[in-house]
Amino acid sequence: MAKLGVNVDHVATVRQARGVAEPDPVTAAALAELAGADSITVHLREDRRHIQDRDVEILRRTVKTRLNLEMAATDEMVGIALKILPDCVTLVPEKREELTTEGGLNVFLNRNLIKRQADLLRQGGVIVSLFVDPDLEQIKAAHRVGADYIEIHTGAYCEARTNEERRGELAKIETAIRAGHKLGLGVNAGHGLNYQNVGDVIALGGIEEFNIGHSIVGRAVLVGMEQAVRDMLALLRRG
Ligand SMILES: CC(=O)[C@@H](O)[C@H](O)COP(=O)(O)O
Ligand SMILES: NCC(=O)COP(=O)(O)O
Repeated sequence: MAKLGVNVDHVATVRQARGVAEPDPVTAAALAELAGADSITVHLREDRRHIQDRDVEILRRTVKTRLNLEMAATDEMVGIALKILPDCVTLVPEKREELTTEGGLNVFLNRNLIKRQADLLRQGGVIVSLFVDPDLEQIKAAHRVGADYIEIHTGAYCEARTNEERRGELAKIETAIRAGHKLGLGVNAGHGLNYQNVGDVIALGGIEEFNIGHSIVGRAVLVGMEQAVRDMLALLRRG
């Protein structure tokens, strides 16, 4: 059965909207774990628009499952990760003006930089995952720079407007899963997944862990964090 990593970024988004102390993503992470989450993900953005350094520091001490830190491949972020030592770092592309992560890392083009950062993280005992589009050139490059995992960006599938487009994106994800396994990489997936669209990706098989945030936090606002996580876990288990 695929595992569920719960991304609590958007609990912090609500907090930052008022610049106050609540709701606390640390509490949300604890509730997600109580409901059965297999890991907790946070994205420490360079602009600190939601998750703050303080959140990551406390989560490192409180998360009982695994902490996955999403971050840009910069010297500042690698320095923070080597101080905090999350279980896993997922390197992601970042643009200041984007609403959310648009597209995967260009590992092929930035292979020297990414290899240097990945080597430093791995020497520090941190598992390294690269957030990539379902694109064979990028997956091969991820293998060449020594990544342990890829996380397949499912955004294009989630945003597909027609059934034909959706089927095409799903086929790309399936090919990417098989290519990752062939190269000996662990394969995770995430971005834009919700209670309606996750089933078809689960059905492909071969995904070790799904990282899901916005839709779970959105549902949690209405039904509570534990219920929202349990609802998503039920879909994964039905798989
Ligand atoms: C990398 C990714 O797909 C997301 O998990 C990421 O966290 C998106 O950033 P926002 O949480 O800021 O939308
Ligand atoms: N890496 C994907 C992630 O952590 C969650 O993305 P989303 O569900 O918030 O779109």
